[in-house]
Amino acid sequence: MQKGDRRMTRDSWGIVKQDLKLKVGHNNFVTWIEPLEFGSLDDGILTFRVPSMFIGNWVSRYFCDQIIDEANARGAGVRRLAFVVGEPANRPVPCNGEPDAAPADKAPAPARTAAPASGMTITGARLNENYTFDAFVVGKPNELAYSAARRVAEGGPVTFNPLFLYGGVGLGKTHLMNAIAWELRARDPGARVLYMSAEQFMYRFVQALRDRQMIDFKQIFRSVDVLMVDDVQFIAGKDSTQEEFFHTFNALIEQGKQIIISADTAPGEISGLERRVVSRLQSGLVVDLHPTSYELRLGILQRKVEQFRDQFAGVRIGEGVLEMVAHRITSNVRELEGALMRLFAFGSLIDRGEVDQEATRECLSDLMRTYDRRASIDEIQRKVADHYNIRISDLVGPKRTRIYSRPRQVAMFLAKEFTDRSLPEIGRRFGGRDHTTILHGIRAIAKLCDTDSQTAEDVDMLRRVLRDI
Ligand SMILES: Nc1ncnc2c1ncn2[C@@H]1O[C@H](COP(=O)(O)OP(=O)(O)OP(=O)(O)O)[C@@H](O)[C@H]1O
Repeated sequence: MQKGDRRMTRDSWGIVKQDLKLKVGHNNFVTWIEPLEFGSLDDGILTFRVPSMFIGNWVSRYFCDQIIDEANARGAGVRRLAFVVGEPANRPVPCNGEPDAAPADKAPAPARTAAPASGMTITGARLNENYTFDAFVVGKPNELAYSAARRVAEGGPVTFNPLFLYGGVGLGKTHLMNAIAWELRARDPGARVLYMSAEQFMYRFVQALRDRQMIDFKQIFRSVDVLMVDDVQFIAGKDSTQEEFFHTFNALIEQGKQIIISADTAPGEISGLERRVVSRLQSGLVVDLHPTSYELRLGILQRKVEQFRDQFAGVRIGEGVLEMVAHRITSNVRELEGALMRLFAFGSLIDRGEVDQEATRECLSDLMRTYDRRASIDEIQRKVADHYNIRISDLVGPKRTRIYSRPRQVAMFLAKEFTDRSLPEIGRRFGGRDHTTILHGIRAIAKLCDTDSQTAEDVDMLRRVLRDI
């Protein structure tokens, strides 16, 4: 078969098979690839006859990508694989190119398969190969979540069950979940690790109900070693899915199997979640990813620059640019990555290849403009007082109890961030306080943002409110 020749025959499959032998190793080849009998290649669907559904399921989970890649390297134009047992007329089992997505069940014993006799299989979400522990930059705001994730990824006796990770958008929950799954699979290739979003859980559940396969569904979920469900807030308000999730959850906990859950808020704050589910979710270790600090953002940018360098050879990021981006783009890591990618793309289009601060301002003007939006000190004081439910007169007044002094410091901190006012000017607007008091307040909040999740969340929320003014 020549490159560009979008056909495949029994013979050309023979050539691809030899390529695969080198890729998958002798044992895997003999057990899984050798039994595949070429059927047809139609409209990008490569169909094989397999001796049993078990082999079809197995190959579709663990070798699908490799087969597609090798076939396409020889120009076959394959989009997906299908398997039929015995005669080609049988119903094909589709493969969606998700071998990595499956429960990491590598042991061929029937008792360990996630496909019951009916042939029902459940594949999880595809893991992202970039989301590893090595690629995760650790700083104060995420160190607790990172340590807990690492501990769970070591496997062994289950200590925190479930591990519940929560945090705002784009702060690394999915990254950490994927990193745990990779690590568990590397340590124990026989472990059945099922990672999926809550949305996929619901989808599978509804499908099983519709196809009258609930027994299989239950059996599959109860036979995994580690269940990871991302964005669990999705099932809030979906009563029967919650019910099923609750039973799955209990069954696994009873068997001492590890469960890892993520959500955008703490269990108790997810509205529409049944009380008993909330209490189950709270029964293990609940850790949050705090909004990023300047240091963490800078660390992440430095790490990502190294990654982008290979992709954009010749582009240089000028002095002070990363610091500027880390200062100005504070929302989340996803946005930070997007900004950096834009700078590299920009650099690759200009002759000298160096992206300096001026070019950065130009290139990221829209992202920075949102941040540049100025709020007045009055507006800041009003929003902060509202947020903490205190009077403005108390916010700027002399009372020193914590319920007033903390909001006051938060307001000072935001006044420094959102306005061009000098410290003495801010001091005057806060009941005539000295500039050293203002500086002390600003520093106290900067520090608390790194160590106290409540303050970090308050500041983050107020920032969003003030940007929207
Ligand atoms: N500490 C970190 N170090 C390196 N990269 C990070 C870090 N935190 C987040 N990222 C990156 O930021 C991006 C967004 O992270 P991720 O998808 O894990 O966020 P999330 O919390 O799951 O968000 P969502 O709530 O939107 O699902 C990913 O590309 C991830 O690799």
